[in-house]
Amino acid sequence: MDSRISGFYKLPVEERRETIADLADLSAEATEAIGGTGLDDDRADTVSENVIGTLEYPLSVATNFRVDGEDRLIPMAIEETSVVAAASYAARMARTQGGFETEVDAPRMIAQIQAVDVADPQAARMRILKEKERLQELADEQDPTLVKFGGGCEDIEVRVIDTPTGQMVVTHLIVNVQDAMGGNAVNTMAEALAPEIEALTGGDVEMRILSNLADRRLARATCTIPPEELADEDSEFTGEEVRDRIVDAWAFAMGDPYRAATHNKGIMNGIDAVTTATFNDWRAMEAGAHVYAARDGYDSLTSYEVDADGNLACSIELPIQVGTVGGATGLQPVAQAAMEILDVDSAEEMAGVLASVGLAQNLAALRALVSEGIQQGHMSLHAQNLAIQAGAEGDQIDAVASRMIEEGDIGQAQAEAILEELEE
Ligand SMILES: CC(C)(COP(=O)([O-])OP(=O)([O-])OC[C@H]1O[C@@H](n2cnc3c(N)ncnc32)[C@H](O)[C@@H]1OP(=O)([O-])[O-])[C@@H](O)C(=O)NCCC(=O)NCCSC(=O)C[C@@](C)(O)CC(=O)[O-]
Ligand SMILES: NC(=O)C1=CN([C@@H]2O[C@H](COP(=O)(O)OP(=O)(O)OC[C@H]3O[C@@H](n4cnc5c(N)ncnc54)[C@H](OP(=O)(O)O)[C@@H]3O)[C@@H](O)[C@H]2O)C=CC1
Repeated sequence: MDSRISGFYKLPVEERRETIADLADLSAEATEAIGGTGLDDDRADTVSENVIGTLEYPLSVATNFRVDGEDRLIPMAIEETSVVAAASYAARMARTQGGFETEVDAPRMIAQIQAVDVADPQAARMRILKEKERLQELADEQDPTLVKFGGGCEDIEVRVIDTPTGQMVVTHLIVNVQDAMGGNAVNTMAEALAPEIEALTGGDVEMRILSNLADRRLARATCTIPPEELADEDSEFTGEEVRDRIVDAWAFAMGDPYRAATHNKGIMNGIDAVTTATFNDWRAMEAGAHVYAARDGYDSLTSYEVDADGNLACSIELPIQVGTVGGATGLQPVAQAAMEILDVDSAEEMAGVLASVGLAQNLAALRALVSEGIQQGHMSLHAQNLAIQAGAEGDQIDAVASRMIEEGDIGQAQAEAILEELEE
């Protein structure tokens, strides 16, 4: 399968759908689901509460991705223009040097059991650690399926922490959750172990819940971009200048949390879009990514440097907590189709792809920001939306959008003014 589909975006929607169905060898159900309406009322009513309908997102596919030597089509669901285009652009740059290389930790989640009012916290800690093996066995008994697939509770750690209401003994279950995101699986284990922890500490167990700081489940991706890929003949800057300016952009995010928040938001544009398309829990991903970025003072999740050959060496590291089984992933037919497009064999493989998408997204945004600026690409693609919001219909949409792009003045007021003129 070749994910390099030049000009994919110029095809009509129907033709794009057929191309992807063909390339990804989609099942008849998946193809039908993508062209259909997604969740029906009955299914939606089991996914959430007080349901009154469903909300549609566009389902897009980013092209040009090669990850660990394999071409990939990336399903993305997002309401923001230019994100999918940008990911495809960066993936095109990266594939000139073989694409993205990834390295992913085993899928280990942490569940926390909080004990308060413990008389001697350090002694209680030692008592829990002495019983570690028995506690691990008890945890594993809660999820024989997970154990059967090679997962289960692999370790127990105990921390004594200082808090505004006094010291607490916090037990961490380190659980290999295999292909699951793991939220439900580890929470069940934590709840089952609570009475044991209460007995061992002599305190009160209050909270039993997973931690979204999934720092035992990190994914890393790297890529290398030759300077000539970073600027075309119309660019005001040479490739070397763009490369160096990208390194300065990264340094800005390392030195300033105001910038780092936006820099990392750009990374999550891509990761959240894939997480949403596959009906995974994007709030967990967001929480984990930002707290990981804050571990030594909030800064960038990516890094950039110039390598010995003068190329831009790009990398990312962040926790990825997604599943290919469990949670809500199997409930939404379009999300299942998205999983078929993604075509990953495990949650680990999916984590590597997500890290690559995050890196691509950041690289594309930084390239645009340090050269022509973000508005040219982003606002040109947003122009049609503005035209529609101004009331344009049919042919008027393109007419209003192209006038705004031509005149370099893209905004709601301008769209309304052009439409008024056209209607006179
Ligand atoms: C938008 C582009 C890609 C245009 O860039 P361009 O120079 O017009 O692109 P091109 O015509 O040279 O095409 C290059 C490739 O880009 C893709 N491409 C090109 N156009 C399309 C399209 N319409 N639809 C789908 N794919 C498109 C496509 O893969 C194409 O290859 P081809 O198919 O031609 O062989 C560029 O300007 C860009 O990368 N801009 C960055 C946009 C961005 O990052 N948006 C995110 C939203 S802004 C934000 O929320 C985050 C931010 C920016 O604040 C984060 C931060 O501050 O760090
Ligand atoms: N803070 C947070 O992020 C929280 C998140 N959540 C939610 O948790 C949900 C995810 O929980 P999760 O535990 O993944 O979901 P599930 O419990 O739905 O799925 C996990 C289960 O699937 C079964 N399973 C079958 N095949 C495999 C396999 N190959 N690898 C692993 N497990 C397999 C296992 O056992 P079995 O068949 O016995 O079930 C496992 O326990 C998400 O919906 C998330 O929103 C919940 C609470 C808090």
